[in-house]
Amino acid sequence: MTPAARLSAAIDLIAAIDAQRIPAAKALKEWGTAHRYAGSGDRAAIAGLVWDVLRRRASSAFVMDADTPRARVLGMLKLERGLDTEAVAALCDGGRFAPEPLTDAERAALTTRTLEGAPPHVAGDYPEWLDDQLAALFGDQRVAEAAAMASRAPLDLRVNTLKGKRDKVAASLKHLGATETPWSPLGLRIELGADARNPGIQAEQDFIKGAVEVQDEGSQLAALLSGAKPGEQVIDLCAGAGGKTLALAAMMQGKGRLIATDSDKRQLAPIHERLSRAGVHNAEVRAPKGDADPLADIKGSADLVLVDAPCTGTGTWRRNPDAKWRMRPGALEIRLKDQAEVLARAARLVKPGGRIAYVTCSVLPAENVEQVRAFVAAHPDFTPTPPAELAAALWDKADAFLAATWPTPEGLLLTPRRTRTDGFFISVLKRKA
Ligand SMILES: C[S@@+](CC[C@H](N)C(=O)[O-])C[C@H]1O[C@@H](n2cnc3c(N)ncnc32)[C@H](O)[C@@H]1O
Repeated sequence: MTPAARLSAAIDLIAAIDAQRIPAAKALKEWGTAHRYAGSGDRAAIAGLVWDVLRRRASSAFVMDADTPRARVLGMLKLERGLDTEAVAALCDGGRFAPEPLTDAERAALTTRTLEGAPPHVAGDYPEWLDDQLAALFGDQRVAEAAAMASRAPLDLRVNTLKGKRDKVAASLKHLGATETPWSPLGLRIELGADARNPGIQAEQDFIKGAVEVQDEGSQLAALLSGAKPGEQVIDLCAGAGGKTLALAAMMQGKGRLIATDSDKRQLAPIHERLSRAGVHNAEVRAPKGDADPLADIKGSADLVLVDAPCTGTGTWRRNPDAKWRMRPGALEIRLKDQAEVLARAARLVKPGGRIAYVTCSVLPAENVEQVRAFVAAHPDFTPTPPAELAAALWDKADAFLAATWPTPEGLLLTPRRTRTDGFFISVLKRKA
């Protein structure tokens, strides 16, 4: 397919997503099935265009002074891809399979309009109803923070110290452009291009033999700051597919007891294969069966309970720009209730002197600082660890890391703009001995 034909396909896909109100991933899959002649390069390029439009949905429409699928695609080419008017016109030449030629109004918008005068939620590309919360947290910086949350994310990897060393894995993944991440001592980063092509990490020997896992650096840091140690009893209460379970296991060096559970046994499905590939032998996966509590035998004995809480996922918008436009206020209310419940459950599992690591991949204060404040008010035997003490886990990088984050007495907030990670909130709550 020509670049112009790919652009036409992206416009059609954006129209279909609008009209059918379906997730972008589903629309892309259906398009692929209906257009089997399109090669993998075409599909990746078209997916890249669609994801970029979703990143810049509001600002692209604003800059074109029109909110149609075509306007959003053209506006994205200007704002996200940096194309000038002539370059856009060259793609829209009206040829076979190409978009219609630019109108005078489109030409004028592409040439003269900017984001000046756009309201913050438009310039920052986020739903208007979240503006109060983002303003309360970031103030005047919310547009810059949100713009970083809308940018493309790299592919981050965590080296599994049960199977490999970072320098060795970095050397063997050099052909993919892997470099060290800024903070995590175990992180490697591969920058991705505009098309949505995965560099094929799953086919690498290091991945197959379990020396490396896909994990955003923010998620790696959340596990690291929990301070899991060899010999401890550690419970991963919201283990899901096990991303943090694997990181905790490596920190425990195979010593101690690691229990992974989740309220939804389907979420746990991939964990077994991942634990086995990573060479973890001290983890027990407890899937829920009916109404029975899979942790009924544990009361006040855990050194560490990790609550990787169900959340709105605002911190991962850069990996899933579709999600932010699909998010509704009701979803936040449900998450807040779930978070309070999981925290209360964690409190019953922790031993005196033990700790809860509360983690969300959201930047919203209601899910983070406010949730911790409410928990501590109801559980006065728990105290949040001061930010500097948390950051100390990063040794020589501790000061720079602390300065990069958004610290509060309740915990540390990481954001794409500040730490170049997904957005994460990390609080470690110590129980009185
Ligand atoms: C952020 S995801 C976990 C991601 C996972 N820890 C990882 O690092 O790959 C949150 C998980 O919490 C689970 N969950 C939701 N409500 C829960 C509850 N009340 N108790 C335990 N788990 C819950 C969800 O099923 C989901 O798998």
